[in-house]
Amino acid sequence: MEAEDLMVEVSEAKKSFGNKLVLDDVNMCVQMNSIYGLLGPSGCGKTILLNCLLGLRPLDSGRIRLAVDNRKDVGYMPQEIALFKEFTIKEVLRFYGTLFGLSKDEMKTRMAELTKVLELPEWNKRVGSLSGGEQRRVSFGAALVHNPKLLVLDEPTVGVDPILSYSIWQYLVKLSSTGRTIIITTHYIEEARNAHKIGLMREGRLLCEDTPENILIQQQVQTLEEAFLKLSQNKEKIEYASTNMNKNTKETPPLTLRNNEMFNWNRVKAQIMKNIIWMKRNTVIMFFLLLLPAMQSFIYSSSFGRQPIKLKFIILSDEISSSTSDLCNSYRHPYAGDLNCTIAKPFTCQYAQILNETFDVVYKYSYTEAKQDIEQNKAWGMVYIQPNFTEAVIERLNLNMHELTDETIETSEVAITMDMSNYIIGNFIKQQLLDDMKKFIQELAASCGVTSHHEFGKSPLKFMDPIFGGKNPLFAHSGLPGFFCSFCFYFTMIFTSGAIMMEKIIGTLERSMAAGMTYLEVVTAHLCVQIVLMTFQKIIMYSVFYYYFDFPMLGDPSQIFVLLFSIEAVGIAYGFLLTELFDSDRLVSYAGIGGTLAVFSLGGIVWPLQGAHYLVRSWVWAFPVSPAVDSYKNIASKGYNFMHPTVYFGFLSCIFWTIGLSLISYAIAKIRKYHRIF
Ligand SMILES: Nc1ncnc2c1ncn2[C@@H]1O[C@H](COP(=O)(O)OP(=O)(O)OP(=O)(O)O)[C@@H](O)[C@H]1O
Repeated sequence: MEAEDLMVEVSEAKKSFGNKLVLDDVNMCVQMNSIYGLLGPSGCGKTILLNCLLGLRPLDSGRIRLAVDNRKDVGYMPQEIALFKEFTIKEVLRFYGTLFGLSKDEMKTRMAELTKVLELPEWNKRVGSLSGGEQRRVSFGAALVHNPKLLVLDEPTVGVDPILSYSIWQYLVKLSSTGRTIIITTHYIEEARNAHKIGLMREGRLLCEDTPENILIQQQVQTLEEAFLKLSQNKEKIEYASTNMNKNTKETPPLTLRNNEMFNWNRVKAQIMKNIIWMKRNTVIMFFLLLLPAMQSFIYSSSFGRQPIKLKFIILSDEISSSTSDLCNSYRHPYAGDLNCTIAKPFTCQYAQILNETFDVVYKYSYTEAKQDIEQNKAWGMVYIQPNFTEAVIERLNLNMHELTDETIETSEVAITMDMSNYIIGNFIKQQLLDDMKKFIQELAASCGVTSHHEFGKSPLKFMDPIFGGKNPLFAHSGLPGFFCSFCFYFTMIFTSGAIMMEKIIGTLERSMAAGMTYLEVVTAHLCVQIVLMTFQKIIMYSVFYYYFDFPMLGDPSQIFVLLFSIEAVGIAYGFLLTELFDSDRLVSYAGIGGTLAVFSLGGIVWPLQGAHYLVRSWVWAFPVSPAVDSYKNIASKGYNFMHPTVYFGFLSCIFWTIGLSLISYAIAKIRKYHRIF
């Protein structure tokens, strides 16, 4: 047989997954304008062999030669339906038509032809609403739409009724007579009698390759089923047949499938069109994608980093007792001692009143009871006031420090016992108690006609107006850059990896790749859609934070927008990397969440990085997103611009990480030889 007559020639092909040999020295010849039936039981290696033919997987060794070298000349129908269920029949055929560069008129004609031949249902029906057999016919139509020279069909008759199966075979016979070559796999062995040549496979080996008639004669049986059984039991003869099969073929250089162009706008257009249709059909998901940022911004702005209010706090005062529980209301009278203070005594009441402005003050009259309340989570702490507190305080106001006895000083002190299990609340209460005591002393001093600079309440510290920020900054303000940046990273990462994994899992990505789509085109189409989505999301979030909740913004908002886009680029690159690294969407999710948590923790939202371990502190500049969070903080709260090193370093870091992660993805893709990018 001359090599020029062959459409496909496989020589000594080997392929294994780990220790498992799935193609074992396969030799195969497919003549031009013929039907080649590749038969064998489930798991014998048929699909892997077809994938290798199409360049979707590499062989470990051996050679594959094709008489066509352009992907446009090949039509591939994978075993699984590999179509978006939300698409109509017309949209599916139009997608593949656009991908192969058909003009509108060509597409119309082909679609009409295929509808007739394959008895396709009405064009506006969605794939998901069709029966299994109908879906398979649409899938078949998608492989045929560009009228390819070589048609590779992986089990097109699975789940198809015998009548339709018969008509599909009739159509294949007609195609082969009009200059088309067909390779078809099936494990319904008998249906392949219509093929010009049959290859019988078992456990990765091609047991024999001949016309159906010759196989029946050689094996002296009536059916191909029987021939297959006989061949399977007779391994020695088979090995001889297999290794000698192609020894007459002339040596010609191997040909691999390629695209005419590395980057084709038609294919990008088809992919964008597909993404848009998917988004239109999944309005709930799209609504969620836009609603979620709005919700997150509202939740953050209204609940995160604000001062805790009305925390329960106990006053245990031995100046008053349970039997005189409303002492503060009924028995209070101005102190009429030496100082003529106008504040009523006992001073417990005045102090409690000040505390009550920020805390929810509860009176208790026994230490055990108060302690129990704290232990049972009913209060965050207690202040204990001694029996002669008021007198001791008056004495402290009256006398100078050196004239006071230790007993007076001790009696005028307020003892505090707290639940410090919550770091933030504990420290907030501490600060609040200090402020309240200061206020109490100032009011007391004023009421008693003593200067507010009296030794009793004097602090050696004086806080001047801050250079940046207010005197009482909100944690919500300083946490926002970390939150916003982490959200942008997370959202783009999850959207990117989700979109690619969905295509990978249902098989549409592999199908598009087999049809000539390059990874670069997939990325470009994805970016076009994602940029629009990202812009909307950012506008929503920015409006909530800075217009509705009025967060401080001293710098240029446009620089913040560009910065967030840079962070999103890192998120996208990370998302793509995950889809290259893992084949399981669960692993992608785990790695995605892990990455986001790292970004979140190192973004200074939960805790400033100035408090981190020195190894983290000294390397934080090299982590993704963290320098960008710093840039954001400096733009928003200090009004710095792009020329400031702390600002432009954030941008540079994002550019570096985007390029770095993309190169790693590219390298992995090359190593796995799964996708061809350029
Ligand atoms: N990615 C993979 N990793 C490991 N093993 C694999 C992988 N893909 C396929 N295999 C194994 O290779 C063998 C051949 O698989 P293949 O899909 O080619 O079978 P098949 O003949 O097409 O079967 P079926 O008719 O059921 O589709 C199977 O044993 C399968 O488990």
